[in-house]
Amino acid sequence: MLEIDGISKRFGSTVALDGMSFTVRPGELYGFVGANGAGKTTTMRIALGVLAADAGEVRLGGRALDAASRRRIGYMPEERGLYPRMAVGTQLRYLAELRGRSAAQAREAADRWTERLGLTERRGDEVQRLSLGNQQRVQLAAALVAEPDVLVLDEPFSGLDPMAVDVMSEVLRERRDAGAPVVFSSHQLELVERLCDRVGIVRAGRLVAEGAVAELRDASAVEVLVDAPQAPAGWADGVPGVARARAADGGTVLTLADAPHTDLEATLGAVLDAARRTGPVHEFRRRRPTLAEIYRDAVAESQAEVAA
Ligand SMILES: Nc1ncnc2c1ncn2[C@@H]1O[C@H](COP(=O)(O)OP(=O)(O)OP(=O)(O)O)[C@@H](O)[C@H]1O
Repeated sequence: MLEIDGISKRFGSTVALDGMSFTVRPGELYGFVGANGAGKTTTMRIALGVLAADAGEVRLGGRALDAASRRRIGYMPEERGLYPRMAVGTQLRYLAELRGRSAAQAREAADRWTERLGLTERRGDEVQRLSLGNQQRVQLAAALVAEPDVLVLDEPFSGLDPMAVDVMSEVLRERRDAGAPVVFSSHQLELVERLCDRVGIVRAGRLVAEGAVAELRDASAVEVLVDAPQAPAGWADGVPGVARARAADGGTVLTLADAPHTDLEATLGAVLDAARRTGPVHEFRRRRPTLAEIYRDAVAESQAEVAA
């Protein structure tokens, strides 16, 4: 398991990380999400030893990372780190050998991954002659070619076409199913929601929410979608237990006030009665927030805490 424990990092007066902590378990796909500048890349660079932390520790399998254990991590850097003039196959073999594989192992892995990632025809091409999406596939192959025990991928999905997104997703799931801890950052929250076992939401260099998407949903306020086409604006104002109302999803989405669960039935009943008084009700159901909505709430909440 990969443990990021209390990492802090400053660049001059900029606090990039402020006690960043999370754990990626074996066989877990972990999504790392946060705004531009929240600290995702810095965390990953520190995990890989590209940067030194000011405080905190990164552990793999319970032990502080060192040069040998770092070689067990397959890393896909955000800035992409390929040699532009080297041929794809040569480059992958070279990177595998650099990380301790024999020449035969390196050749076998380079062939296998290029085939898997749809790059067989490109093995002899210089990296700089490939399209950006294909360069990204090579970058993923580079992270995988030394058979790493852990994968750390910085925005692996950015700029990929839908087919490449599918291939990338499949490969990450496979590594997870083979027991590897896999962590990746992304701004594509629908993808993160679909793929990840757990998600960590970062703001200003620290984690502000974490859990399985289902857990984060359960922890967020209850929402109800009501489609009552004849209801005038403000129809739900004053219904006890309703905190907010907004137009969305073809109806009114009501956010219920935090309340003990025993009150939930009563509140739902009051909302339905109020909706019925306006005319026909076409839809009335509990609505699950998307990860994007959970993310916005978590970030807004932590901002409000800082301001308070
Ligand atoms: N080498 C550096 N020198 C100075 N400041 C840096 C350096 N690297 C990162 N920072 C600062 O640290 C903070 C965190 O940046 P980081 O790149 O980790 O964010 P990020 O979450 O990966 O953002 P993005 O989603 O835009 O990739 C930012 O304020 C950034 O400007």
